[in-house]
Amino acid sequence: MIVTIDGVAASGKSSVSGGVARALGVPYVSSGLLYRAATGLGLEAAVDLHDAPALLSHLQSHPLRLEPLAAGNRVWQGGRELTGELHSTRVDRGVSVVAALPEVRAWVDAQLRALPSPFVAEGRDMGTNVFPRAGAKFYLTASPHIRAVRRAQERPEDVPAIEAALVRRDELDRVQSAPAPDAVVIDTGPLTLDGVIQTILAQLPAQLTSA
Ligand SMILES: Nc1ncnc2c1ncn2[C@@H]1O[C@H](COP(=O)(O)OP(=O)(O)OP(=O)(O)O)[C@@H](O)[C@H]1O
Ligand SMILES: Nc1ccn([C@H]2C[C@H](O)[C@@H](COP(=O)(O)O)O2)c(=O)n1
Repeated sequence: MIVTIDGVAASGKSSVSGGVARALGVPYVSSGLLYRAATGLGLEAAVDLHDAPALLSHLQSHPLRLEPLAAGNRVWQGGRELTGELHSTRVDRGVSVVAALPEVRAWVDAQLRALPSPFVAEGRDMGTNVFPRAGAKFYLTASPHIRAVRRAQERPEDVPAIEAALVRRDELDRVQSAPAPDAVVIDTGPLTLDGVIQTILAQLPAQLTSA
């Protein structure tokens, strides 16, 4: 069984997915981490991020491995862990360019669909494109200001700069970020992290929570 949790940037997808996955005793899968890792590798090798054939060829010669754990996803290139480098402002700036390339999207989708279920999958198009037959689908939102205030706890930048970057990334990612028609949309603004997790757990089909 697959549960999808999509949403806009910094809406809480990873934190919420981790909490839901731990409660269910399954891993969660961060699709955004694969897009971030592709971007990080491309930047490191000075590949033009708009050049899909060059980027794909680099990814094929430097294969990435996503390790989907409930405690937090990790991504590896051979024996080197890339995870810690991927939530930087530099990667944030490039990742929407990479995520807009259909060839890279197909590459990510194939890796995700090859993973053994059950799991919680988070991203932008988990419920629409990658796992349209998922057992339960959720979509997280919150105002740009609230998301920026939350993110400012993790990064040295100030709230207005973070908010402007989030709004820009929302716009760049808009095409693949529409909620699935059958997703439950949750405004996380008024809720605590645990409140969001409990809201989702309460709406899961009984066969998922009793497994
Ligand atoms: N409901 C909430 N209440 C308070 N803080 C929250 C809530 N949800 C998430 N957060 C905090 O907001 C920040 C962003 O959350 P998280 O990284 O999980 O979002 P994300 O959607 O996965 O981000 P990104 O799109 O950049 O990968 C984290 O610091 C997280 O702890
Ligand atoms: N399924 C997905 C997951 C992610 N992306 C893009 C959009 C984001 O800007 C970027 C990083 O994701 P995040 O860490 O913010 O979840 O990757 C996408 O297009 N589709």
